[in-house]
Amino acid sequence: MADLIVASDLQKTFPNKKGEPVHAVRGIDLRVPQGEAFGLLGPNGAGKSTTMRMIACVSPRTGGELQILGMDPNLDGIAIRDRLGVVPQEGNLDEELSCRENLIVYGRYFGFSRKYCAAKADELLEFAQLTAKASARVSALSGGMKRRLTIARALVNEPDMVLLDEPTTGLDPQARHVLWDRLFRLKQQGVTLILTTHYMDEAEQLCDRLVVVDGGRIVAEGSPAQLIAQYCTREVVELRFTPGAQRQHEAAATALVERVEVLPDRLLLYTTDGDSTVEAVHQAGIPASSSLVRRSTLEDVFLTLTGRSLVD
Ligand SMILES: Nc1ncnc2c1ncn2[C@@H]1O[C@H](COP(=O)(O)OP(=O)(O)OP(=O)(O)O)[C@@H](O)[C@H]1O
Repeated sequence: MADLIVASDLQKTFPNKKGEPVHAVRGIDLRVPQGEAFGLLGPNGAGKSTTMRMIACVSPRTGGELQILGMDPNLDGIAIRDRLGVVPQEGNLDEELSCRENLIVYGRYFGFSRKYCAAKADELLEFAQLTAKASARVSALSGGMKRRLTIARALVNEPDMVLLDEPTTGLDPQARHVLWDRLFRLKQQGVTLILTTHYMDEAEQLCDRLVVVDGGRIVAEGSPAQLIAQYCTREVVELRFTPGAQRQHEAAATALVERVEVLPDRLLLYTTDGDSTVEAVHQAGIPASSSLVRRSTLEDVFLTLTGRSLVD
């Protein structure tokens, strides 16, 4: 299958206010085949949006190579953009227009006929579960509805690839699930999805494969399951303490398992068998106020790789 994105040693440097270089992206290698749901997972400031903006052909690279849909953004940005659907982090819907009008106006911008735009708008309103809101002004919609409309709008030109920059940031849990369901539907239809997120649950739900990005570099790459298997044990025991007391028990916990992470109010014990570890914790007399066993997640992968949490 053809690769829709090929990046090699991709870099982006901005000048700061004093004119000194800020290295937002420090040499990233990527290959994304057609039909994949691919994620860039990392904390704030990792360089995800900057990478996405280069892929979207709205920000030129300052180093390395980049091919999108077989073309170079520096030479063929307009042709590439015609075949992309872009869902930016900041809302850019026309608040004064209705949902349907937003879709029609966007279709007209691509040069499609009125008839095509009207039919496409109805199809996409249905996809976004907004048919009942077709005539409602955008300003009257909830955050989740606005985000679904932005995704619908990004599909007007039947793009080869849809770019989503933090699609569910700021949404409540229910709105996130509705949105995930829609994105999952797109994925099933074979649309190539590229998304950035700092939510590990989002990455696990949606991404076939992802790169973990930190400080402008890729620190790990694989499917969610591969990353967890490579960097973590199968299970984690979380022991809670009154904040500050956890440090006193780190050494005792470390004697029981192969690795322990210290968080402000918790110890995380990485283990292949959570229930036996909880038993061993009791026998060792470690006075945790509570304990729970859970499976390892991408958050644990990030913590293992960087010693920090994904979300501050
Ligand atoms: N236009 C700009 N000028 C100067 N520095 C910038 C610019 N855009 C981004 N940066 C810097 O580049 C780094 C990466 O930013 P970027 O927005 O790509 O991170 P991110 O991973 O998308 O984080 P977030 O989740 O906060 O959007 C940050 O240090 C940011 O301050």
